[in-house]
Amino acid sequence: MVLEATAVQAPPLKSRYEEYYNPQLVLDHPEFRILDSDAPELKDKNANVACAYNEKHEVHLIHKPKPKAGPGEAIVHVRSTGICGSDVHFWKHGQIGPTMIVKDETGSGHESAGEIIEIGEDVKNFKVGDRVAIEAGVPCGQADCDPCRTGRYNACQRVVFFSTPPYHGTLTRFHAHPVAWLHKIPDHVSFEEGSVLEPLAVALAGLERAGTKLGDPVVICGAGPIGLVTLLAAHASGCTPIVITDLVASRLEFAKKLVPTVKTVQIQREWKAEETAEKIKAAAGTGIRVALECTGFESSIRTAIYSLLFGGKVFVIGVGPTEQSYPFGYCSANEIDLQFQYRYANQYPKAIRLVAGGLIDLKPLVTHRFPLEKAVEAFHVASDPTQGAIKVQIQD
Ligand SMILES: NC(=O)c1ccc[n+]([C@@H]2O[C@H](COP(=O)([O-])OP(=O)(O)OC[C@H]3O[C@@H](n4cnc5c(N)ncnc54)[C@H](O)[C@@H]3O)[C@@H](O)[C@H]2O)c1
Ligand SMILES: OC[C@H](O)C(O)[C@@H](O)CO
Ligand SMILES: [Zn+2]
Ligand SMILES: [Zn+2]
Repeated sequence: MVLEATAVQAPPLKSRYEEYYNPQLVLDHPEFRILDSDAPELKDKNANVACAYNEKHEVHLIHKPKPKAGPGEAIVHVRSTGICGSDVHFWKHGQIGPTMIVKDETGSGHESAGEIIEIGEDVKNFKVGDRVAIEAGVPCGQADCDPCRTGRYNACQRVVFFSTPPYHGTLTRFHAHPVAWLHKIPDHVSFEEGSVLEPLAVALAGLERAGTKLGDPVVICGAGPIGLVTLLAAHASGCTPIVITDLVASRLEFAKKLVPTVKTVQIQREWKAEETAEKIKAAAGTGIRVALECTGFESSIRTAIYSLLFGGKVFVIGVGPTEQSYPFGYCSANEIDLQFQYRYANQYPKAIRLVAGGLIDLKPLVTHRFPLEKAVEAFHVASDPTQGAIKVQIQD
């Protein structure tokens, strides 16, 4: 089985996606409906049921037109989708940053895997029945786009990132996707694992760019889904010792079950950053070379800075408030590097090899499963901290 992504051709133009994925066009489509819990479409396995949120902070099931495969595309029957913190954020707060604003009905979901049920013209390397993970960001691939030309396609300004407004998501029964951005998964990797490849891609992009090496002492700040996949990846890549922090004891217990050798520090809000850093260093038994920051909060980034050895690095995967302040004098006197991650590029083939090869086990991260018809319930569980969910999945 070939696990590398196929050669990337310029994908169809953005307008191609607006036909099915622009919320306003979907809303105006004669087949669009918001579905009640007893809607007949919920019993019809051929109906394109999806889950969407709107600017009134409602989340509900909708019926969308079923897409047809265009040239270079496949229709994927989406079998497993994980709910990401950003899905919950778009639902509850309607916006991420200045440009990603929920209007009308916006379909959710970008952590998906499924089975190809139809292929379009000019598709050579994929066939009906192939099991695939969906890379949700489709960059433009055009010659005038520097990020696309230089392989840093996560910076493409024309990207169609499914589930980020104005595009509908992959939490839908049938999804049309360019095959250049589908990745075959072997039979022994489940659809569920295929969908968790997406947050794993975030962590792998972080580790690659952070330049962690075998035997590096690291701290992971935050034991949410992103911190936990980062933990799995850091452990698999030979970082040691590894410390993980969180405010919540149950998240640290979860981390300990995943990687029993990890050291944990439960942070108290009243601790100063320098004080917390001392506890991290004590748990590690050494200063830290790389802090993998997975919360985005200033207090955590400040703590990460103070935990480092001379020449160490804070690598910020977390997304936080727009303006933050850091101890310049300390960073300057200690040659601290500060680096950031925006989504990922070129990580899916590697993620699939790591999971297929048994180096990273994503299965324990899935704590809750719901059928597509119960997607709204799934969103409520994912957004309620008392439920103890790590990865909530919607399966079909
Ligand atoms: N860079 C990217 O491309 C990218 C992609 C996906 C997610 N993210 C970001 O990664 C971050 C983590 O995502 P997630 O889904 O795991 O979120 P999450 O909210 O589920 O997890 C964050 C965890 O951090 C803990 N936390 C909060 N403040 C803390 C502190 N001061 N010290 C230690 N722990 C603290 C919380 O208790 C929680 O368990 C988010 O900011 C998210 O937006 C970034
Ligand atoms: O996993 C990818 C992230 O969730 C996205 O970048 C999202 O936060 C905004 O589009
Ligand atoms: Zn996400
Ligand atoms: Zn581009």
